[in-house]
Amino acid sequence: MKNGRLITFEGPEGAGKTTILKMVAGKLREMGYPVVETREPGGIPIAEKIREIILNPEHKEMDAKTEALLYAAARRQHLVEKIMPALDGGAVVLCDRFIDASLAYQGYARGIGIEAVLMINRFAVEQTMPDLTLYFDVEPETGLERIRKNFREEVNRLDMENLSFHRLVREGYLLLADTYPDRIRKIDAHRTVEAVYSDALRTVCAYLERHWKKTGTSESL
Ligand SMILES: Nc1ncnc2c1ncn2[C@@H]1O[C@H](COP(=O)(O)OP(=O)(O)OP(=O)(O)O)[C@@H](O)[C@H]1O
Ligand SMILES: Cc1cn([C@H]2C[C@H](O)[C@@H](COP(=O)(O)O)O2)c(=O)[nH]c1=O
Repeated sequence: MKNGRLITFEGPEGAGKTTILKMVAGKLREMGYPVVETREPGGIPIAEKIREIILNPEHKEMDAKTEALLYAAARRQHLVEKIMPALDGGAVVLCDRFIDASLAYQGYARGIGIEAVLMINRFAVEQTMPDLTLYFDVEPETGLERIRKNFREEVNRLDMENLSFHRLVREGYLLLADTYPDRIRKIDAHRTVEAVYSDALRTVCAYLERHWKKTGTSESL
């Protein structure tokens, strides 16, 4: 029986998800919430290995459906090994990307179809959907420029896609935000880190005040 809450951070490349997730995690811990931080693809050894395969820039020949299935496989293992136990223990799980990334990138931008990608992901996650999703909206030009300027170590196979692919990713996310307005909250990520963080924290805190019951402890996680 799930006691915790799954909060996902989504957006195009360089939107600032990872930066803001870490800041929100730190603040929630200060406030006494038991927080688990994780990411996709990855979060546990098997999924990190799948990540290396998917994102390797040399794997140019990877088929779009293979890509979608690998993301779903990594997600399944991550869910069973890390997310579900943390939720059962009462944690607030903050996950850097989850199912909506597959719907936006593989379903919409790659053109497999959101419904088809949703179907394979339903098999992977069963009933576990995010309780709340923060969508950090940024124009791809701005996001990609941030990554370029800050010399990020990993430049992965998807970062290297052309601008029209990244425009489609954003379009896909915006479509999802319109389709699931109760779950997905859109945050304007063109602004300063401080302004984006303030909106994100307010949204998460308002949600937890209404939907989180203190049943777990950090020690039990
Ligand atoms: N609001 C912001 N304004 C300017 N720079 C930012 C902002 N937010 C993050 N950055 C910087 O942009 C870069 C990308 O940020 P971050 O890694 O948090 O984004 P991300 O959404 O997780 O990217 P990706 O998913 O592509 O890895 C970092 O160098 C970060 O310091
Ligand atoms: C979970 C997930 C991710 N992606 C893409 C999005 C990014 O290009 C990479 C992940 O790396 P980052 O460090 O978060 O930038 O993978 C995807 O296409 N589909 C997914 O389900």
